[in-house]
Amino acid sequence: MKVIKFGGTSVGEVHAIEQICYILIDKKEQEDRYAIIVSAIGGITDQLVICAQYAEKKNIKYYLILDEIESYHLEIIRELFTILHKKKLISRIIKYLKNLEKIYNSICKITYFSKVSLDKIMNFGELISSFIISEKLKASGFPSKWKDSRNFIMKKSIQVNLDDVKSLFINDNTPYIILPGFIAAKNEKEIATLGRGGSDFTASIFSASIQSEYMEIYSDVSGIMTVSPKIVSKAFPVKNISYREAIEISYLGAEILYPPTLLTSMKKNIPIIILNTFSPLEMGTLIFSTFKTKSLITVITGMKNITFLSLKRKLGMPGYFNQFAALSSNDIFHVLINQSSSELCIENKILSEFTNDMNHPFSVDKELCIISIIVSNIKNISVTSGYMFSALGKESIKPNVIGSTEKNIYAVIAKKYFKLSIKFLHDIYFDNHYKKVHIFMAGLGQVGSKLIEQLNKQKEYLVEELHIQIRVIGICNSKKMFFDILGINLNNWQKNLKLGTPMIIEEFLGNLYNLNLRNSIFIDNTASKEISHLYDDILGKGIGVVTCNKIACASSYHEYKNIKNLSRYFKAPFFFEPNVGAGLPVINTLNSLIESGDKIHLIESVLSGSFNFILTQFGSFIDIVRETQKKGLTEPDTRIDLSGIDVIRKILILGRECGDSIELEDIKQISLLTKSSIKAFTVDNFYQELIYNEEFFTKRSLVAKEQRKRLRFIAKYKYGESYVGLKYIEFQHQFYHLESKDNMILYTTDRYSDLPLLVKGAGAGAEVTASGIFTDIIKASI
Ligand SMILES: Nc1ncnc2c1ncn2[C@@H]1O[C@H](COP(=O)(O)OP(=O)(O)O)[C@@H](O)[C@H]1O
Ligand SMILES: N[C@@H](CC(=O)OP(=O)(O)O)C(=O)O
Repeated sequence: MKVIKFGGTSVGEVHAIEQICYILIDKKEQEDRYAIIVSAIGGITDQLVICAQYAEKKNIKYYLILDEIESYHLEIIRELFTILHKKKLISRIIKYLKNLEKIYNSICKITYFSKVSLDKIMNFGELISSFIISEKLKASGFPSKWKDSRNFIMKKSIQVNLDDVKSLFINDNTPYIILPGFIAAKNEKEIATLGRGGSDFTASIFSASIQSEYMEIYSDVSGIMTVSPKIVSKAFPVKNISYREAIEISYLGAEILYPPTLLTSMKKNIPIIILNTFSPLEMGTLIFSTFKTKSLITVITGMKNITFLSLKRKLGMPGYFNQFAALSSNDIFHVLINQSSSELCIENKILSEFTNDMNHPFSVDKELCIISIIVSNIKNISVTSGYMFSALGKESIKPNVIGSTEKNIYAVIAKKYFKLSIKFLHDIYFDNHYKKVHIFMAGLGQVGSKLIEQLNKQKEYLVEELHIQIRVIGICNSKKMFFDILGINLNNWQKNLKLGTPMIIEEFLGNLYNLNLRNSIFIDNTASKEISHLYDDILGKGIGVVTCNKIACASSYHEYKNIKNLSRYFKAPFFFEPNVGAGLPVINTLNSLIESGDKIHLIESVLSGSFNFILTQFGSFIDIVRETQKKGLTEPDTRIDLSGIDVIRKILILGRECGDSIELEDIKQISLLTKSSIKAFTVDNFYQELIYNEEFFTKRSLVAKEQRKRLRFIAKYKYGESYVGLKYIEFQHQFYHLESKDNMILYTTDRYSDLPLLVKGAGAGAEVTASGIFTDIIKASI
């Protein structure tokens, strides 16, 4: 036995009713029994209420509305049925409408309508529509029968006796039973309704009492959407959600489901499927117990037509919370109670019913609305609320009340911002038109600053041409760190960094992990050993790493391999192009050669831009070194360049990229400096020690000049024969002509055997190093 509900949006037009038949024909083959719950034609219940309000005021408009209601239904009947069927049906509908008219006339006479007469009036919508559908099914050959829900659903307070419902299915085995939703009986004489939108509740009562396999709810949307499609046309259906999330969604404004429906189905563990009458083959949304989801949030929702009541304390009166009893006695669901300031949000539709029963003074604000975000996992609450409130802040929207439960985060804001804030939040969380890449950057020295400058300059191009939106979420240097979950303003990041908190790398990474933003990349612009040791942890969390820091790739082969494996295993990009040749495509070229099946025999290179700069200058050695550092061409610690270790690391990395499990010790080195200068404790000491190297350089420069050669610091990789060191280069060699801070790399391979493949260009400097990182960021983002 299955329960299917068709909402008001599915019964409003001839085409929609034909669509219902089409959906049910498809189920005919399944030889099952169906309870089909039908709502009133969309908008009719509202019309019936408005009509009563006019009648109460003796406004004859009620006649006009009644006329409209009548002609709307009759028109549908005329179009749907043959003459034979029409007669019987029209006389039944006219009978209903005559009774309805009588009630309105008496309201008009006594200028008052009670809740009891309102319930009576509202009953007509579902009575008429369900009867029309039932007759249409019969006429289309379905073995169907109309039954009156009021005989089965006894509404004593809000509780419903499920045994009454069971009796229907025990005593009748017609395959298709059509029932009006929303309506019920209080007792043998009095009728009732189940609350606005209550047809869903009818369906869940039926499915719970017979423990149906599942319940299908048909509406005019293809499931529960990420946001109301009336507000954001780009909304899309959520595949599955838990009952708990659906409860929050329905309480907080998405009219797609009536809240008590979900509680009833949840208690009996009955799956609910939300489907589209007009596109029934779409998957829709499955609501069930729990689902594992990766997304941070499920749905964004909001309520515009709410009233914000502030209850004032009255001395000598018991607490104001007992006033809320007036809510339950009126079947009213409050949306939000803010305990500290005794504020309460309820829907406008039900305001008068509630306030009539209040004996506490209160003030009313109708210029507010609620927006909320439904969160799939309680762990995401703090992250998402930070996100949401800074998003509102960015649009200068100040919430009056903010809060969260274990499943949602809400804000009460000025009504005029309703659509804007919902659209804005949806854009942030769900708009995947372009890929959002989230950057967490360590190191804001010369390279870091240049990188930010480049990212800022290129951001529009990236969005327009590559559909990538890069947001820098976190930045840090050795002293401070700063985060902006919506993206740091790259025009004044320095100011923001000053306002940041003291840098603690664990906290920096903690934020990176907890924010759990899709496509996060950690950028290391430092030369820090400590930070390079964190890559395995970061990659192990599936987060990409882009780095110009050579330490990780140049430490033990085991560490290098481990990082590479983690990157592959967790599908987290790990790129380090600037490790060799700054912005030059050195590693990229090498990788492309290998990937395309070429075999590398020899790499000859000049890999130190700083060294090359030093060797191409004239004058005092120390002065040249100082100038080179000032120009930003050396590592922050000059010893690393001049000891040769920087070049050794680079050629080591190239060797490893060739697939060789090479270690630092395997590379022969011809040391340049005296041991004491290499061992100098501080950079200042190092400069003092350099005085003893002055002679070493002058001598070699003179020899080179005499022999018409040039001094170059060479790095060579050949399996088993790798070295770095100073060499005298002849005029014929390409290295001879290398100027200033340029690098040159020659690849001799199977394919490039006579003439090596050459990569040449500026291999040092903040600008080009930053551009190398930039290229890697793009590579990691695509
Ligand atoms: N998050 C949401 N997902 C789906 N529909 C939503 C959402 N928020 C609002 N809606 C609106 O709910 C409407 C369906 O609810 P309702 O009008 O009560 O349907 P029915 O009359 O079929 O019961 C849809 O037309 C849609 O515009
Ligand atoms: N017709 C009722 C009950 C209902 O559930 O309607 P719908 O299924 O169209 O939300 C109402 O408008 O409140």
